Amino acid sequence: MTHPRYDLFDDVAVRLDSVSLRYDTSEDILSDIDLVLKPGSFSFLTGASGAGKTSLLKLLYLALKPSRGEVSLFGRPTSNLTRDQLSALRRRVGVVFQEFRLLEHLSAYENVALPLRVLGRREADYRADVEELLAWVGLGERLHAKPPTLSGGEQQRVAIARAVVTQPDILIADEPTGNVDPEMGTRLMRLFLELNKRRKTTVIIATHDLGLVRQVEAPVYRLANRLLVKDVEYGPDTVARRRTDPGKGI
Ligand SMILES: Nc1ncnc2c1ncn2[C@@H]1O[C@H](COP(=O)(O)OP(=O)(O)OP(=O)(O)O)[C@@H](O)[C@H]1O
Repeated sequence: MTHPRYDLFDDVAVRLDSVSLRYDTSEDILSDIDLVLKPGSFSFLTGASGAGKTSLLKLLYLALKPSRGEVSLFGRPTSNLTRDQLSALRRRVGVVFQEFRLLEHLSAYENVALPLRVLGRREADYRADVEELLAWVGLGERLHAKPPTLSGGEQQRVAIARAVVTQPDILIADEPTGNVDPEMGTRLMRLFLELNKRRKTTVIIATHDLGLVRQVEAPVYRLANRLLVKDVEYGPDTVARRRTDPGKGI
């Protein structure tokens, strides 16, 4: 795999400055959020149902604009960019959704290849890469299977391959393990970690699943009462403490 395409002046992948969000005329869903994700970092986003995890992730992948504040990707403030400039930034961000969002009439191979086709790449140039990626997620034998014939875990692995086929610099996953069993959740988490380690992809994963969070030494951001806090309870400090003091489990 090649190195990510960070610009020379990028020292942050994602930056939120005093970001607030409200839908329509309602009250703020998110209020005064500051967040910095360094290139190559791996983080979790947690919070109760309705706390605003999906909304925050949508701000990060530029599907929503903040009501106040600034979202910057790769050192670039995004509020005044043109549609073309926004599209160019979005192409550097891969997204995995809880409900997979695969096209059912296309095979696993065709689903993963789709982003490359949209970019106008020729199949002869990408076929081997797509096959290699599907083998990496453990689906080398299911290239031609259509999503309805795949299990939830298999569909999510196709979705992960599709999200990373363009080699995004940031991978955003919204409850990616919500529809799979715990064993598959652990397996998917290993794929995210491997991607983060091998390609230095910046990864942020929203999840309710604290069991999964505890498996990884990574910062945990938690949304509560419209605010974002860095959670020390489940963060790497706690993991380190647990290692030295197994009696104090969380
Ligand atoms: N398009 C929308 N229009 C109006 N309100 C919305 C919209 N999308 C989300 N909301 C509201 O914003 C709040 C946060 O929703 P969001 O989906 O971001 O939370 P979440 O933490 O991801 O929840 P869950 O874990 O249940 O998926 C909720 O009160 C929700 O009803």
